[in-house]
Amino acid sequence: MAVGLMSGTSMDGIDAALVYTDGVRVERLGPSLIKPYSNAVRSRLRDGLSVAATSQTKDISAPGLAMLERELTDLHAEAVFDLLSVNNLHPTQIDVIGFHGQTLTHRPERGWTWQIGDGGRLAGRTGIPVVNDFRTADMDAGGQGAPLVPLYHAALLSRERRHQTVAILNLGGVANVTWVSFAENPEAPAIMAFDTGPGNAMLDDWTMLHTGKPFDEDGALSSRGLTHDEVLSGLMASPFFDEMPPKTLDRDDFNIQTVRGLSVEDGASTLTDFVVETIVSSQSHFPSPPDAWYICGGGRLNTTLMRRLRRRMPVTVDPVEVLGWRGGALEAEAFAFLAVRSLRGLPLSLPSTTGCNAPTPGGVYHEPHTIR
Ligand SMILES: Nc1ncnc2c1ncn2[C@@H]1O[C@H](COP(=O)(O)OP(=O)(O)OP(=O)(O)O)[C@@H](O)[C@H]1O
Ligand SMILES: CC(=O)N[C@H]1[C@@H]2OC[C@@H](O2)[C@@H](O)[C@@H]1O[C@H](C)C(=O)O
Repeated sequence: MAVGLMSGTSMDGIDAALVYTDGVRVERLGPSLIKPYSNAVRSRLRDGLSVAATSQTKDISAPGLAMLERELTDLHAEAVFDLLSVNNLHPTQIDVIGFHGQTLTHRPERGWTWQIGDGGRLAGRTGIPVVNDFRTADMDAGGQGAPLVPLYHAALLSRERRHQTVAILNLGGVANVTWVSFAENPEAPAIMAFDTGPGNAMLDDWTMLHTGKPFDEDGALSSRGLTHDEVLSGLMASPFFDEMPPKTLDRDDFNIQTVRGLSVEDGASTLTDFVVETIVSSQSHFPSPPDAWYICGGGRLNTTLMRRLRRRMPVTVDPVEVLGWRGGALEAEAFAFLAVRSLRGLPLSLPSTTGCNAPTPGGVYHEPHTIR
């Protein structure tokens, strides 16, 4: 049994999930929870991103970062304790924790990606072995270091087989898609993946700036606005969208300066349509069109975004819940699965998911140094 812990680019909190898996098949999903960050923690994480943005290397001695990493790690330990105690579980029942940490900055073009989170400290505090630093080995093998959830998506779909070809879209702070096709070989599906563009991050930043709320709840703000087509076209003119995959983004690669001057509602509407159009445009990179789209991540709860996306897509678009999956816990589940794969030396990424030069194992193991 493995626990996965994810602190995503939205910085809304820690997702924790239990998964029964051998790293190949997903036997069963255990309970999950979300431990939301306070506004103060969120703002310290934001500061951490700003400090890291000016850094040339992973320099944990940069102002405030060591303290932030300790605080973040201890909050993750609390999330583990909460998950275990609510479900009457003992740490000795858990084989491993997959600890993603918080991405401070992601610079694939410079060959580095930086997630903070002290694996040794988390292992010590929980008494459970920890795997962290999932992305470095992939980058060392020439990959983008992301996205890493595709092999988990494929494992879940292998239990499902509702369609021959499927697109799973994660609408987080950044959006990423996994295209999986069983058409050629039902036993070994073809997989490709990439970041499609910014997800909710710009809309979150815009909403926070103008309303003080962390996100556009249910897409209410966007639904009242009008989209400015010239601003949208300007945003879509970024060369990122024509680039061939594999390709990934940093949370702050796009920013809200582009919609400055629009009313709050029109800005929100334009940013929502930007997300929609980036997803529409992502289809041109698929080897063949999917039979259906399934959406996970917090953006699936934005009804305006989902409605507009459905209008623009030639096939069905549904939240992953219709498959019986948990759209809010999927990334945490994925890092539980990947931690088990890491223990077994199995690849976490493929040339077609990250651009690595061969299927690449990864992750760094930390012993708890306590008798279990
Ligand atoms: N009820 C809702 N209405 C609209 N948007 C929502 C709602 N609930 C969550 N969201 C959006 O989902 C975001 C959180 O999504 P999620 O937790 O999947 O992102 P993440 O995991 O942090 O990001 P990433 O996948 O990029 O690492 C929020 O910041 C918000 O934009
Ligand atoms: C560097 C980094 O943290 N990337 C995240 C981010 O959030 C979504 C998208 O960009 C994806 O590429 C990745 O996360 C998921 C968990 C992944 O690796 O699959």
